[in-house]
Amino acid sequence: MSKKRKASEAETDEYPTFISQANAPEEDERTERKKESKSKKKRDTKKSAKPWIPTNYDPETKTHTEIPKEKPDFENMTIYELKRRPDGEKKGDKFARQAELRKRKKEEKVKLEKFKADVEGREYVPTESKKEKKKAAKLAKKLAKKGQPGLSQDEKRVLAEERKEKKKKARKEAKKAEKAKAKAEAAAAAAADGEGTTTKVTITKVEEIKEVTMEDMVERTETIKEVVTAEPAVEDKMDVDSDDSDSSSDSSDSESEEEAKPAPKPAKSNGVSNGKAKAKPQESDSDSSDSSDSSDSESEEETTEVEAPKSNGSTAPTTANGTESPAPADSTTISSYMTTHSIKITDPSKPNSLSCDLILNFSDLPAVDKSHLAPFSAYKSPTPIQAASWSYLLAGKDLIGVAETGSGKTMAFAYPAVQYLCKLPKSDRNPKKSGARVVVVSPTRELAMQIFEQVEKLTIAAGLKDAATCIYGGVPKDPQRESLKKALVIVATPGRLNDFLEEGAANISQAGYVVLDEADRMLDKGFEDAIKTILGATPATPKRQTLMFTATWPQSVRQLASTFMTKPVRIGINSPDDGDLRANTRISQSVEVLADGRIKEPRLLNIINAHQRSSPGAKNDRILVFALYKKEAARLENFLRAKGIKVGGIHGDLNQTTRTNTLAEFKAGRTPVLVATDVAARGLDIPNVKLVINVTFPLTIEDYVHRIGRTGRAGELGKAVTFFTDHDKAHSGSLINVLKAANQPVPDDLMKFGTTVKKKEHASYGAFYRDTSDAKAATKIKFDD
Ligand SMILES: Nc1ncnc2c1ncn2[C@@H]1O[C@H](COP(=O)(O)OP(=O)(O)OP(=O)(O)O)[C@@H](O)[C@H]1O
Repeated sequence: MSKKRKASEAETDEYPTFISQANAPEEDERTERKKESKSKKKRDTKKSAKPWIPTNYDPETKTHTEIPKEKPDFENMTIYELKRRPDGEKKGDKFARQAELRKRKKEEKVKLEKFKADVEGREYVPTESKKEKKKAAKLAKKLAKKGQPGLSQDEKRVLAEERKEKKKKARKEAKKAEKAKAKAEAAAAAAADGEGTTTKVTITKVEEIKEVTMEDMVERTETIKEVVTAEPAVEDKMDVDSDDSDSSSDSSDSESEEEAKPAPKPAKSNGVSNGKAKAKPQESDSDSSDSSDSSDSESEEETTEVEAPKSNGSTAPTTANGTESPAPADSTTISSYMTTHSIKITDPSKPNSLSCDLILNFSDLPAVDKSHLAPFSAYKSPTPIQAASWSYLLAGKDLIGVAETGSGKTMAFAYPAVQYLCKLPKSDRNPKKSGARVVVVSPTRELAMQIFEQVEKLTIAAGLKDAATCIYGGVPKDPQRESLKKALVIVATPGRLNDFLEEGAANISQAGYVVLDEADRMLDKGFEDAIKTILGATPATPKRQTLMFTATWPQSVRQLASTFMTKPVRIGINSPDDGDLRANTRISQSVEVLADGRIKEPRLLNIINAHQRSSPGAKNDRILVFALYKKEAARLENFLRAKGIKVGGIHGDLNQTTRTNTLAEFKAGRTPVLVATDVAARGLDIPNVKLVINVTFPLTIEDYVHRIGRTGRAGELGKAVTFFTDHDKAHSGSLINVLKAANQPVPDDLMKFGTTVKKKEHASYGAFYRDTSDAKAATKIKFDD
């Protein structure tokens, strides 16, 4: 019986249940027991097992050494980077990241409060945190209950310390105020001794700010200076990788702009420039001869040009430790400023006015509240493009701003954007009701993130917390969708923004301030449709203020640009009207004509090694290497790494997290060499890029100017080396022109390719497309390995 039973039990394990139904209860029990013992075993082995630790195995010594875990470097991350939760983040890292974020936010808040106090001329008193308030209230309660004599030793000590601290602070503040007063008096006396006789314009001037960063807030003194307003003397085809159209996917108007635009009030101009210095040009030009710009709708209208004689003057930002003198004050200085910086302003809506408005000092910059100027505390004075464009933008005008790479265009459009928001009635600042009010579009994800960071500094200073969001492809949509619900400012790449518009998650129907950064790229055929859709979702011009900023403004996009704008003011800084290109003159450019493309790699290594050995500190200089194709970039990166160079790479084949992290490593200087495609050509502002190497020439000469513009930024000097081969001969003419215009040497070998300027356009990709059909078969250079 027992044997029989056993057999039937064994069957039950292997045969379907209906066979063993008679033994069901026992079988249940048995299976249950088995299961239990199995899971117990599992638990036990789990408990005893050591966690797996990644190791390196050395075959010689036959030992394993633990690979040290790489901790994210939170200290070197920006607030924006800290806010983003990386995929698969460990709990410990999350806490550390959040702690760092809290710390940074607190620091920013303190800085802002200090700055506000400084501007308002009052003593800075730190606002108590909730915890501190609670503690103080508790102490006060205790005091009230017991009375002073009943205080414990600890409480007495705390009180004494607080008193001491307060006294110390008061003494410091008094000293500071005294110093500032003395400075102001000295400056006023100097001004009275100096200039002239007539008193017409009052200019408030920010005292020199030495090496000030966001950490050290401004020591600011106002000096009233009286000046004479004398009449001035002059007064992806294949794997070509360029940008991120990301995911799937008006009209010319003669109406008077003043009537239609809900323009924020311009600064008062009572002869006294409450923030603006006026210069009268000697000559005015009712310009119908501006044929070069015939595409602009206003070309036939009477326009006013304020132009200064051409010069090679630097239009670089003047940094706190920069070499340029403080901002000019009187009208003579203004006109010489315009001359020095080759500023040309064309305002078609003011045919009878010969004056132009420049904002030469931050203290002159109209602001809803002076504390909104906090982000400028790091700078000494506005850059020429900022000085020239702010008054027009604050007055609600459409504007095309063309200024060299690295000259501060972002702040030129971002500051008026935030002021525009601040001037809206509160009821209109409700994203749930009226959607976003400001839209900034950029061609690449990294550039969008960078612009967002600048915009966020301004919105935080203006007390508009979480008002801005950054929308770009390659990352999950959900968090972005969520952020759109409370966004007043959207900084975006076109593809992802269009996706959100399609699904109704983004509302820009009342966005009255729209910026196309890198406008020529945005208007080129590759992006044209996406931009039309985006602009079509905003209010029609002239209800919409439309801005276009770039360093290169080819004729090919001007006609299209004019259809999106109403009588735009055109500001060119050292930029010729005929569309000729000007590269940043602080970059020394050299072109190496290579007979054989196969020597590009060894030559590249040579140049990098030579640079890194050129001085003790040069090892850590950032070097940016440009390739045209994604695979080429990956190949160069692997080649350099194999040769012992610390190198990273960014191109369209990499996922966004890798791209973002690699760029952060490069920015922080931990990876001094970066190989990139044209996704990094435009707009990226990376400090201390000392050398740019173009291994393969870009698709367009404009891209060349943008690529080399990653160095020599914000007043710094830079160097660019470009390899030029037979494949690039179509660009020889335009390259020669760019070199000549920047007073750079033109190698004889380059001249041999000819000086004719050829411009090819592709039906789908426009000027930013490379037609390789006439190129030799890829027998020498093979990118697809
Ligand atoms: N007034 C100023 N004084 C000094 N530096 C400034 C000033 N305004 C902006 N900058 C700095 O200049 C650098 C370049 O600015 P930004 O990136 O806006 O240049 P850009 O003209 O947009 O360049 P690109 O054409 O390459 O996009 C940034 O590091 C920015 O912080």
